[in-house]
Order: sequence, then structure tokens, then C-alpha cells
Amino acid sequence: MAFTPLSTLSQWLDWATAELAGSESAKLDARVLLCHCLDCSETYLYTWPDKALSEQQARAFQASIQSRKAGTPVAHLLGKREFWSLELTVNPSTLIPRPDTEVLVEAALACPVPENARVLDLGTGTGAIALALASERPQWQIVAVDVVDEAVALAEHNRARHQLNNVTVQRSHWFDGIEQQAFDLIVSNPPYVEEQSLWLQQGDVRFEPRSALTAGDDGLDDIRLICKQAPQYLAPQGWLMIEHGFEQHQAVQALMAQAGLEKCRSERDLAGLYRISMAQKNR
Ligand SMILES: C[S@@+](CC[C@H](N)C(=O)[O-])C[C@H]1O[C@@H](n2cnc3c(N)ncnc32)[C@H](O)[C@@H]1O
Repeated sequence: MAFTPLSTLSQWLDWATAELAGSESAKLDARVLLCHCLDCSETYLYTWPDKALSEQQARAFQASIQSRKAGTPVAHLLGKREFWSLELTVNPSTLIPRPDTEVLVEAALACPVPENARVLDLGTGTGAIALALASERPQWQIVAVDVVDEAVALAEHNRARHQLNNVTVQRSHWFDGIEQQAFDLIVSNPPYVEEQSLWLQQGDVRFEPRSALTAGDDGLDDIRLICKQAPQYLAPQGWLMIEHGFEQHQAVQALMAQAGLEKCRSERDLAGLYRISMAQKNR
């Protein structure tokens, strides 16, 4: 659609939906991106369908629809994604937080740990898990680490944005930079996809970095290392909790047991799939 001052919001929405046809979320994406370009709410679109866009708005909207058509995730175009009711800044340096990971947050909040628990989030990315926990448990002291410098900066930005002062963000290759050795809870959503997985060639995931996604031929390289080293960094009675792929729970439980952890178990997500496993250090 060429820009014309007479084109209305509803005409632009029809154009964008047609451009994105083939995507299940075409209509939703068109609305969300138009709201972003106009800096308005969805209610505004419904209330003023006959309003015209300015030339600048129309050009910005056209550009964002073309990027979306080329596959760019909506979260990257908006520069944000909501997780656990916190608006987080996102960028291509790490994973876009997924609703699936809220299951890990729920399980962590239900974990029997001291009131002023010391918590470690390994591979924090945007800071999603650490910040969700910090917002719910201001008395917890949380260390959040990532190995990618841009992700560390992003998590720190999100921490400051939400003024969650009970979180410390730092760079570390898993446990390498961690000094405190007695956490009551270690949580992680590490990379767990097989290097050769065809899933990596589809959808939004094509725009996310491999450093956030893949972990060796069976997807377990990072989880293997985390399970092996976690007991040294857990307080007695401390818990390790890991998000993983839906076919990995038995392997992850076995790795936890091999590391000497006890009470290994997995929990299902909303789709009924085992997506997190946990275990406790008993000595
Ligand atoms: C699946 S993403 C999870 C991001 C975030 N925790 C979430 O749930 O949205 C995995 C994260 O682990 C980080 N990572 C990968 N290898 C790492 C390593 N050796 N040490 C620390 N973090 C690492 C990646 O940079 C990425 O941010």
C-alpha cells in the first residue's frame, strides 16, 4: 500500500494483515505493531478506525510490517516483552522470555527455602527469572549471571528499570565467577536444544542467538555441567531447579542423582509436559 494521507487506521490494518497472511498471528501482530508506531492503546484503534496516519507513522509502520514479514520477532520490533507482569527490554543478544518459564518461577516460589534465601540464576538473559523472583520475594538475595556481555548489560538495565535492588547481575561462565558457595536455591533455564535440531530453522528462534539455545549433540552439555558443579555451591537442604526440553526430564533427573542430589522430581507445564526438574542437597 503506497502512502496516502487519506488512508485510515482500519485500511492500514487490513493492508498489514494481508501482508502477513500465512502467519497465524497476522492480525494480532498488525494491531500490536500499529499501536507501537502510534504509541497508542488497542482501544484507540477500535475507537478511531477512520483516523489517518501521519507520513512518518505510515513509513514506520510499513517498515515494521516488512521486517515482521521477513521473520523478525515482534518482541525485537517492540524492544520489549512482558514476563511475570514485568515489562522487560529485549534485544537479539539473548532469548526472548517465554511464558513456559513462568512454570519455573512458580516452582521456585513454592520451594521450601529460608525467608531470606540466597538464590543464584544461571544464564539470566534478560533477567527474567531473577527479576520475577525478586519482585515476589524482596527479602531474597539473588545473584544473576550470564556469560554474554550484552545479556549481562541487558539484565542490569532491566534490574535498574524495575528498581529490584535485591538482585546483583554479573558476568560468569556458569559457576566460574561465583564466590559465594552456599545458595539455598539455584535456578536455571540454560541452553538445552540439540545442535542439529530442525526446530532452530523455524519461526522467531532463527533470530535468537545459538549461545542461548544449543548445548551439544544431545542438548545436555550445559545441564551436565550445572548438575555436576551445583552441589559445591548449594547450602545443606538447598535446591537445584532446571528448565529443560520436554523429552529430557529422565536424563536431567539422572544427572541430578549422579551429582549426589536427592528427592529428584519433575513438574509438568500447562500443556502437561515435564519441563522442569528439581533436586535437593541433603548434606
Ligand atoms: C535459554 S536462555 C535463558 C534466558 C533467561 N534465563 C530466560 O529464561 O529467558 C540461556 C541463557 O544462558 C546464557 N548462557 C549460555 N552459556 C552460558 C554460560 N556458559 N554461562 C552463563 N550463561 C550462559 C545465554 O547467554 C542465555 O542468556
